[in-house]
Amino acid sequence: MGAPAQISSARAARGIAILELPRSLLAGARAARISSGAVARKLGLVATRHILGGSLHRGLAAKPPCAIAVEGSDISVRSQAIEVISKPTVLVAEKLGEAGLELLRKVANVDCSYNLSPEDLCAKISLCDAVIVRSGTKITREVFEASNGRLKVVGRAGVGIDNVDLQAATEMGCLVVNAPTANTVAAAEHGIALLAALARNVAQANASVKSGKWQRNKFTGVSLVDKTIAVLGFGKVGSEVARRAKGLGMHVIAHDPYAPADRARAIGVELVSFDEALARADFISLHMPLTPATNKIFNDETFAKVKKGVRIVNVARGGVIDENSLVRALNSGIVAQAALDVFTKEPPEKDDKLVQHENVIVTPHLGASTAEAQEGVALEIAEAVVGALQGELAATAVNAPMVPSEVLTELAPYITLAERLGKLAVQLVAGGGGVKDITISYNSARAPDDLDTRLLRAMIVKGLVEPVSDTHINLVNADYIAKQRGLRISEERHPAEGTEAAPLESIEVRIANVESRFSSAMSDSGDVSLAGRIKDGVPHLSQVGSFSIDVSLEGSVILCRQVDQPGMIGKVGGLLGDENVNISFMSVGRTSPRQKAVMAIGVDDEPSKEVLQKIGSISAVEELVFLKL
Ligand SMILES: NC(=O)C1=CN([C@@H]2O[C@H](COP(=O)(O)OP(=O)(O)OC[C@H]3O[C@@H](n4cnc5c(N)ncnc54)[C@H](O)[C@@H]3O)[C@@H](O)[C@H]2O)C=CC1
Ligand SMILES: O=C(O)C(=O)COP(=O)(O)O
Repeated sequence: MGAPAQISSARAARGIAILELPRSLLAGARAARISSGAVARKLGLVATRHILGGSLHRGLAAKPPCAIAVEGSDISVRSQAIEVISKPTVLVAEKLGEAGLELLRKVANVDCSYNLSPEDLCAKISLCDAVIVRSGTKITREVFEASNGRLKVVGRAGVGIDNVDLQAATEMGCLVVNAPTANTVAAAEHGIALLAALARNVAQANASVKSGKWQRNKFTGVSLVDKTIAVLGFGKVGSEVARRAKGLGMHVIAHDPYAPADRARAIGVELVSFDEALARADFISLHMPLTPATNKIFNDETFAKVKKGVRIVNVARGGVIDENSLVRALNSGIVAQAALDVFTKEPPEKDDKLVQHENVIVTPHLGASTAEAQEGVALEIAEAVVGALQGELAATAVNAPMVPSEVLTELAPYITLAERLGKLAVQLVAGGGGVKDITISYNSARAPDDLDTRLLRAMIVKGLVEPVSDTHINLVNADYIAKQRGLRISEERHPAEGTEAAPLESIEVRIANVESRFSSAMSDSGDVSLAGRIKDGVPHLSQVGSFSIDVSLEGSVILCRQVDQPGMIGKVGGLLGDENVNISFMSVGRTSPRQKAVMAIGVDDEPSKEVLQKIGSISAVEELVFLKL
C-alpha cells in the first residue's frame, strides 16, 4: 500500500495537464493510484482499475515517471487523489529464462526461490502478488488460502495448467495465465525425437555400446515411412507433430473432438474417431491436456482396442495413461514399445516398473526444455504476468473470459458505469438485503452479437456485492461469487435508437422482489430500477424508477423527491454550500410540471447527517437518500 503523494505542480497546456510528482516519491513505485474520477477516466485507469480490482496504471509501471500527462482541460486534482503504490513481489518458483526475469525486475521485486517445499511455498506466498511456476510446482487450494488474498496472478511458464487448482484460483479472484505458444515446437520436436529413438532403439543401443557391448542384431528397429501414426490431441503441439510426421513419410491420422477440419485438411491429416485411431495406428502420439475427461484415457479397455504391437509416445501428461495398464500391455506385447517424457508422479520412483521396463525409453519431462523455448516461454509469461499485475486482461488468461483489447478500450467507460449502477442500486434496497433477482438491460443500436457483456455483468456484480461484503470481486470470480450468493442475473438486449458507433445507449439494472429506501426508485413493475448512459465519455445516471434525470456519476449522489416548485434548487444548493459541499451536477426529473419531481444532486464530498436532515425537512421534500459512489 502507499501513502498519499504530494503533487509538486499541476499545469495545463493545450488540453494536457501535467501533474508533477516528486521523483523521490516515485522511486521504486510500480504505479500511482488516481482516485479522482475525472483524472482516472482520462488516464484510462478506470478500465484497468476495475478488472483486477487493483489500481494500476500501465504507463507508470514500466518506468516510474515524475510526471503524468493527462489529456483534457477541465482537470483539477487534489494531492490526496494520488497514491503511490510500492512494487509488487513476484515469486519465481522454478527456473525461468533471463529475458523474462529482466522484464519482471523492471516492475517488480523478483524473488527466485526454487525447489520450495509445499510448506515453504505456503509460508512465502502471503508476501507475493504473483507467482511463476513450471510443471514442477503445485499451486493448490492450500497455497491460495495461505496467500490471504494477496496473490493476484499465477503465471504458468508453459502450457499445461494441471498443476494449478483453477477452481480455487477462480473462487479467490486470482488470475491464472499461461504461456501457450513458445514451447509448441520444442514439445513437437521432442515428440519426433522420441518417435525416432523408439523406432530405432537409440537409447538402449547407446547404453549397450557405452557398457562395452556391440549388439547389432539386438537393436534392429522398425521403419517410420509408410506407417500410420495417430496423433491424439490435434492442437498446437499435435499439429506440429503431424506436420513433421508427414515429412517423414508417415500416414497421419488424428483424433481431437474439438479440432477444426480445415486445419486437418491443410496439413493433409485425416480426422478419425478415437476408436478408429486406436485400431489403425502403428504409432500413437499423445498431445491432449490432462483434464478429468482425459485422465487415464489409456486404460485396459483402451489397450484392448489398439493394433497389437503399437508403439506409444507420450509428451503430453503422464496422467492420461493408466501406468499399471501400460505395464500390463507392454508385458503382453499389445504395446511393443513406449517412449515417455511425462509421468503421473514426477519424478517417478526409482524402481518404477514402467521406467525400468526394457521396452520403455524415458526422459525427465524435457518437452519444453530447449534454450530457445525457455527464453520464449520466460518472455511470454513475464509479459502476461506484468500485464495482469497492471490490471490488463491477459490474452492468455486461463480462468477469465478473454476480452480483446479493442473491446476493452471501447467498453472502458461502460465498465465504470456498470459498477456504479450496481453500487447505487444495492444502496437503494431497504436494508441492502434480499437482493436475488437482477435483470440487466442493455440498450444498444448494435447487432446482438456485437456486444460482449461479460465484463459489464461482472462489474455490476462487483458494484452490487462489494459494498456489502469483504469479498474482492473482479472479472475472474464475479460469476462464481454471484452464483455462490444465489444471485439470479438475467440479461436482456433491447434495440435502441442511435448510432452503432457507441456500443451502448444505456444500461438498466433492476432488482426484483425487494423494498426500496427511496420509493421513487421503484419502477412501474415494482422493481428497484436505475439506468445510466455515457455522455461525453462520462457515466451519467439517466433514470431512477420512472423519473428521467441526468447526473454525472463522478462523486456521490443525493436523490430527493419533491413536489415540483420554483426555488427548490436554490434552497438545497444553499444548504450544501453552507457546508462547503461542492455540487458537481444537478438535475430534476418530473412526471409533469408542478407534480412530483426527483432531484439528483451530484456532490464531491459527503454531506453531514445534519445537512441531509435539513434538506429533508424542506416542506416540499417528500423523501431523500444519499448514495455513495
Ligand atoms: N512434455 C512437455 O514438456 C510439454 C507437454 N505439453 C503438454 O501437451 C499438451 C498439449 O499442448 P498444446 O498442443 O500446446 O495444447 P492445445 O490446447 O493447443 O492442444 C490440445 C488439444 O487437445 C485436444 N483435446 C482435448 N481433449 C481431448 C481428447 N479427449 N481427445 C483428443 N484430443 C483432445 C484439444 O481439443 C486441443 O486441440 C499440453 O496440455 C501439455 O500437457 C505441452 C508442452 C510441453
Ligand atoms: O508446457 C507444458 O505443458 C510443459 O509440460 C512444459 O513443462 P515445464 O515448463 O518444462 O515444466
